[in-house]
Amino acid sequence: MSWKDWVHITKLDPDRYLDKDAIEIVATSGTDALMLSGTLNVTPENQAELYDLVRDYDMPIVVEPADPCGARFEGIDLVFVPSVLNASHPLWIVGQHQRWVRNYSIDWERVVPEAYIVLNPASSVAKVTGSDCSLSAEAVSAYATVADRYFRFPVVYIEYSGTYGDPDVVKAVSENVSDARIFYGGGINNAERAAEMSAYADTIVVGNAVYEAGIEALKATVRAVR
Ligand SMILES: CC(C)=CCC/C(C)=C/CC/C(C)=C/CC/C(C)=C/COP(=O)(O)OP(=O)(O)O
Ligand SMILES: O=P(O)(O)OC[C@@H](O)CO
Ligand SMILES: [Mg+2]
Repeated sequence: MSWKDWVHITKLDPDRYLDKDAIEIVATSGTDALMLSGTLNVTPENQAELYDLVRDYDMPIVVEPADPCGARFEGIDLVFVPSVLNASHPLWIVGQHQRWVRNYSIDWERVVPEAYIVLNPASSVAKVTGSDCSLSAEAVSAYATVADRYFRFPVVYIEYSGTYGDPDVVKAVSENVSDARIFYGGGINNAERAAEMSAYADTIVVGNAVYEAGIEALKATVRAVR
């Protein structure tokens, strides 16, 4: 199965603890892929620890780095790399990426660029990137069109990390994006929210619920999109 067929991704944060039983349930929940990703305090060590806990499951393991150092390829199926289009500094759009090219070897065949639009001002990723989160649905949709039509990003990622977003925003994006896959993440912790956002997004991403709402909540979000 290509990543373009995925409808549900579970995002595990290397900076947060999850016991082996919980990981077993997540890995066998029916989610399409495990994405190792977080904004704060991700180190090669805790990333490797989390990788070792998930590596033996028969499913795609992908990484979404917060910085060039986090772009691990060893044992990883794909590396999804954000460019935050509404960031306040070009570092988060192309600057980090230029440093990455200059300092690391990159297997481009396994790199999937993501055009991120960050919309929860309380999230770590918004604070780190200085993103302008006060965007109307039309303004968000315009960024999505730039990503899809002008830059030809394979993914447009609507990011409300830590809070449940506005379905009308994702609806507007879905009406204006033609080729890119639309990822939605943010506050999905039950079947209703999973179903609501997956009506507009091709793929939903569930993260915090794994740690805060519990494993049954995660399984409910998978059932809602299967
Ligand atoms: C160039 C390379 C290889 C990497 C840099 C890629 C860039 C520009 C990243 C900037 C955006 C960023 C920090 C992404 C990290 C992944 C992400 C969005 C994690 C979600 O944030 P959470 O950690 O869940 O937020 P909270 O901690 O508030 O829950
Ligand atoms: O943690 P939540 O709020 O589920 O968001 C998932 C993902 O979009 C975070 O980058
Ligand atoms: Mg986090």
